[in-house]
Amino acid sequence: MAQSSSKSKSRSARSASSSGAGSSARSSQTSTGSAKASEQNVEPFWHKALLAIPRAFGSAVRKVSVGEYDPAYRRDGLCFVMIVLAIFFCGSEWFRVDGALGRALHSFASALFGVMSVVVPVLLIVLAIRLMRNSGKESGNTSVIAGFVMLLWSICSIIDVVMAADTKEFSWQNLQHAGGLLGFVIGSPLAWGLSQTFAIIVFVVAALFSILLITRTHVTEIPDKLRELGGREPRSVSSDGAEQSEQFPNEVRVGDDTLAFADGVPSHDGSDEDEAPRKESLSSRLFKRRKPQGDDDGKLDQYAGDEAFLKAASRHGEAAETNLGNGARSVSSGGAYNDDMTRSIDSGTWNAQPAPSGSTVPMPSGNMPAVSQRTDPWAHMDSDGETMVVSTQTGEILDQAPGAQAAADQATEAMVPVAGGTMDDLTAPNAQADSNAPYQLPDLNLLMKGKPHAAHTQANDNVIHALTSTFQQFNVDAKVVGFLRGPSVTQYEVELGPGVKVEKVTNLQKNIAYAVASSDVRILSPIPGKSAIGIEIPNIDREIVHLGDVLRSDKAVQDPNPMLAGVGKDVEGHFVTADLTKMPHLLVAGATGSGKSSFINSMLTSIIMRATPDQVRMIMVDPKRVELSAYAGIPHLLTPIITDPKKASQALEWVVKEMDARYSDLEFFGFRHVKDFNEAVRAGKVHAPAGSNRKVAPYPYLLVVVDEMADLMMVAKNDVESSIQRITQLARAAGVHLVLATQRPSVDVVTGLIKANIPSRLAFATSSATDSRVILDTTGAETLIGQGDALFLPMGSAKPIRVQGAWVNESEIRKAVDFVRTQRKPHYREDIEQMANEAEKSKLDPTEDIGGDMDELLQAAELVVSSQFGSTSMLQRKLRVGFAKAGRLMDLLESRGVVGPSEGSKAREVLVQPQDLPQVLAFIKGQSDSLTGSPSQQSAAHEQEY
Ligand SMILES: Nc1ncnc2c1ncn2[C@@H]1O[C@H](COP(=O)(O)OP(=O)(O)OP(=O)(O)O)[C@@H](O)[C@H]1O
Repeated sequence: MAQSSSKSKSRSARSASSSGAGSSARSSQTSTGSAKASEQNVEPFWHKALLAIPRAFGSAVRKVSVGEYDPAYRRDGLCFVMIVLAIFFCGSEWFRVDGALGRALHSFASALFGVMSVVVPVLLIVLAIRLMRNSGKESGNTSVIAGFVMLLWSICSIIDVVMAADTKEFSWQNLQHAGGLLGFVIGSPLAWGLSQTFAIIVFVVAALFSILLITRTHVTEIPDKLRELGGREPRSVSSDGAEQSEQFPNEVRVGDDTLAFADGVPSHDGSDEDEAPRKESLSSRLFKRRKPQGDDDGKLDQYAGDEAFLKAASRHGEAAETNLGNGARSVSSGGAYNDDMTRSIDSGTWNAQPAPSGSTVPMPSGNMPAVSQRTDPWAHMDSDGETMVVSTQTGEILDQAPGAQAAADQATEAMVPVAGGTMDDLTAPNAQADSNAPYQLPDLNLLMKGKPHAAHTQANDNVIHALTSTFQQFNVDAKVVGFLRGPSVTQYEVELGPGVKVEKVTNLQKNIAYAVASSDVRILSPIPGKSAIGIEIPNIDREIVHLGDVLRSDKAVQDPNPMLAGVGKDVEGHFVTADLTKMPHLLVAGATGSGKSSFINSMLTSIIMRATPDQVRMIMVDPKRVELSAYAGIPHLLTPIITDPKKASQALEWVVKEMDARYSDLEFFGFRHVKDFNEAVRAGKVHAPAGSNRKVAPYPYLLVVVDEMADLMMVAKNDVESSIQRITQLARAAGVHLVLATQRPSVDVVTGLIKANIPSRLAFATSSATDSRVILDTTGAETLIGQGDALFLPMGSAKPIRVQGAWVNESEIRKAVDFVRTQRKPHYREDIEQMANEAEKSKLDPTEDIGGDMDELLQAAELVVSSQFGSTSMLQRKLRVGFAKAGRLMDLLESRGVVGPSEGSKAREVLVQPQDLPQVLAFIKGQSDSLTGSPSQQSAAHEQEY
């Protein structure tokens, strides 16, 4: 028994740690919390009053000792009834009380159980206490109850075989003095059919089996249990235990005292006390269950590479599809919906007012308040019709949606243990942050709640009317049969009459755009999975998708994956979340102001809200200096936020090294994915090689976020490209993931090499179809309406899905960041800093490696760039130098990014344009930081290639 309970404890600890202590703690906290909350919300008063005494009794029992207990499954009321019944049966069976009830109870119990009716009170009490102490799926209550019933049945049957099987006729009196009806049902027939002896043997075996059920013991565990009963230690495995080597063929086992944790790698959560594995005994070989070690359910082990049809993004939640009846052709613009979301903007304050039907929205006549960058973007569009007052000086919203912000503020106050400081004091992280204290994830309620999704508004009716009349005007037999309203776009479903060509509708795109007064109309023919044409038209009453709502969605809460990020909502109104580990790398691109930085913020906030620093570490590169500064000092950082592009390229090289180190580990220990490796480390299955000082510890996921790729590519194109290429090709298994953002999706920034290795793309509005093609390999992003409207092509999807990005405002980010910063200080890796400093030193004399060859090198550069021909033999001829010298000059040009790598006997590719020659020469002389002209010139030059 003791072993089984310790085993189950270890099992539950392991499962907790495997999903990440922090996150599972939070998720269980959340689920229990929400279960409790809903229970409290719905439980009527009478119910509570009725259960008050049973619950008090139950908790008293649990105070003494408790087993596997999940409050969501507690059965205190039932257990209390069982105890009351036990007292009744105690009176009737033990004291034979002579009242009518006593006699009735005795007749009932003895008719059913015969002489075994005396154990009924004991049985009821034992079961009641067991059910009080244990509840939930892991409790094993079912097998224990089944065991007791079977044991009672077997004993009743044995008594029946011995005492009543001789009499071949049925008599209640006989049964009451033998094994009762329970014993008679199988006992007597078996004794008559076989013989009394064989019947008894069968029931004894059944009784023994029921004892195994009660003690939750598998047959293979019997020898150890017997040893324990005999006061001896159960046999432990030798260092080369057969089971372990089966499970982890490459495992190297040495004394446990060599186990410590690598520098900079977060410490083990300590919850995985490894259960001593047993050597296979004869019995276990005979009865061996085909099960993986440490897993009782007989299922196969799970590895990170098991998943078929891998998808990086998940869509979930209700989609409110609106179907229009047959009368759809004549939908009136004044439909039955009074939820008028069309706004006119008043000059002074942005008061939301219903616009008169069909009227043009008047432009504000006064000074438009400049809404600050990170305030709610469409805050003035308050769909409740409440007035939003915006300060005309600062653009700040003075009177905000009262419930939402107040709830968020309350959550923060309740959660954040700020020691003597204010929440806004970003510059002073709490000095008392204790790295040993248990890490707590921020409460999801800290993020704002959005308004419920409107499935149908007056604006939709207006569009349906416009579409219907356009079809009528052009004599197209088509009708709008329904629509799906997303947060920023609605997809109208159009069905064609018999014999009508699809082109008749698609050719009308411009007329439709004219009719609905929007240039951003997208036609899908057909809507995937439907025989209908989809017409996507932007909502004039857009909704904000709050990150908090995405992260609080059921699926996101239930998913313990620390690398899950809230993306937004799709056109159908489903929440979209992305598993960054499955991406495995993401390219985010779009024009200025399209919503890239907002997405990066949502992603980073998702990680902060869901992952502990032990689970996810990050490197942030922010050449723009301001975009990611809000995250400075969070404990998830491996290095301070990098703003210098040179240092960033060094950091990427460090990532390559780290990845290689992880790969070597995975290879050595025989794992294909860092997730499997981590699980094995937590389970104590991975040990350092004998005699080595290596320390083995779980690897956190490593997320590298680059907020502007173009700046990096300008400075050290070759280095950055080769690092990114190497990382993206290999990093998935090593738990290293890249998110690269750029506002210049041109081929010189998003090169073919980078693109080929980054399978997931997120395209925000682009300025041209060419840019859209660079990101998505297809057009479409140029028709997006900006401000978070995006096309998302996650790995595993054939077509991009349209999403409205999740929004998290700066105050939410600050609250989340403050919450985590006050708990722990970041532990920066010094080796990253060292590499960056070395790069800095080499930057001091960029011409050091040229030595006395400067003049020849400049001539060589001039020749190669102006002829656009990177041939070594040409240099030999024209400069009259030997082969070795010409080769060296070419290598120097390669190191400066003027020519590409050697391609055997072919001439090298020249990477700069002739018009950039002066810049190239200045760069070689060390007089300039950049090799090429201005970014705009460069991208224009490359766009010609399309
Ligand atoms: N998901 C969103 N929901 C609502 N509004 C958004 C969203 N994303 C962006 N916006 C609005 O668009 C503005 C610009 O967004 P953002 O700063 O993210 O653009 P960007 O593409 O990063 O631009 P830049 O490249 O200039 O930094 C935001 O200030 C906000 O008003």
